[in-house]
Amino acid sequence: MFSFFKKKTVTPEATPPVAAPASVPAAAPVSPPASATPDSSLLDFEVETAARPEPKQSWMSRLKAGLSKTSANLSVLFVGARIDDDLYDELEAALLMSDAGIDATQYLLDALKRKVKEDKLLDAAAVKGALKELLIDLLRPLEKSFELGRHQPTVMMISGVNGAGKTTTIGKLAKHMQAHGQSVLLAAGDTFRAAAREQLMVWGQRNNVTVVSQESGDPAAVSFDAVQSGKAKGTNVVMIDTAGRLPTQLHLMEELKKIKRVIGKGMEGAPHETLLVIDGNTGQNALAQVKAFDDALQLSGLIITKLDGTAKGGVIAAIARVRPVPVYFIGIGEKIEDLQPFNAAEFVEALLG
Ligand SMILES: Nc1nc2c(ncn2[C@@H]2O[C@H](COP(=O)(O)OP(=O)(O)OP(=O)(O)O)[C@@H](O)[C@H]2O)c(=O)[nH]1
Repeated sequence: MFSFFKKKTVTPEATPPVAAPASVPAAAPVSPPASATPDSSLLDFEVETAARPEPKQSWMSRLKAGLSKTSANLSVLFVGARIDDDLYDELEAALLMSDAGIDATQYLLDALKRKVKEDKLLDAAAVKGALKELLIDLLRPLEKSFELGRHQPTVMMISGVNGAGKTTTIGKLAKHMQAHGQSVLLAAGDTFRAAAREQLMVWGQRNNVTVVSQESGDPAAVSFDAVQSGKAKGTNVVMIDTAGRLPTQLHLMEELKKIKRVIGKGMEGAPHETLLVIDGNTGQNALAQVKAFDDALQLSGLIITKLDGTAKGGVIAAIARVRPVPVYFIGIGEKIEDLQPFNAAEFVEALLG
């Protein structure tokens, strides 16, 4: 069976009536204005593929193709190679070039040398196999199934720097969730960019997803109202989009903390998922983002996008060593089926297979 999400039986939430903070103005679900540009392409992926399970092989070949830039330097190393210092030097360089970082690179090299000695490995194919095992062991703790149905609604807050792929990813997830029978409500928490809001509304109308929006003002208020609306309507999932920001913009990081606190006032225990979307293309910078957003928000998971366009996919090893926040999904393209759950064995197979 195609497993994108794990489903749990709904446990009724203890939901004492919570009054909106005085500073939070009300926002209503907004229908797109008649003049909203219908040709918006931001979230214009192939919707109908959401409900169609992709054969496993097809995903593996797409994953391989997607990761080819990262795997290029790694997989060639072992072809007809002798097991000597040159091989280890080349491996070190390849791992560093993939943005695995010094810590993970050193860890993998030390562990590999030990294994080669202990297991008396003599040929390059066996050493490559040993590296695969070590890498899977390193990345496996990042695997985590995304659970739906534990809360009513499941509230997700999504953050990240500008252009990381937040809105696109939210659109893809919404379609996947609908395909799994979940009703979805979106909060357009990006109150800075009118265009972003409008595009989300147009997309929501086209795809039968309610979008809670507000023309100006407080993103915390929009988020609060979305949670209230989700509770009132019995929606399964509420996804809260936030405006892109850099971790160095301290006032905007404070704003994110406030949004999270206000979501918690709207529903006890929410947000149930505090997610960071990172652009895999940014390598070590993405690691810095994970640290900063995790410090501010205590992340529950990551979504790594754009692994298809990068030679820096090794950053996931750096994350595993330095700040092991679970990776729920990885993105290897712009189509809806290009966002899939992260699986360590599949990922390593695509890199070194
Ligand atoms: N190649 C590739 N492109 C992607 C992927 N995910 C998202 N994109 C593209 O990245 C671009 C930025 O995505 P957005 O969803 O607008 O990013 P955002 O984080 O919402 O941006 P802001 O609203 O500016 O904060 C879009 O052109 C997406 O199509 C992916 O996995 N692979």
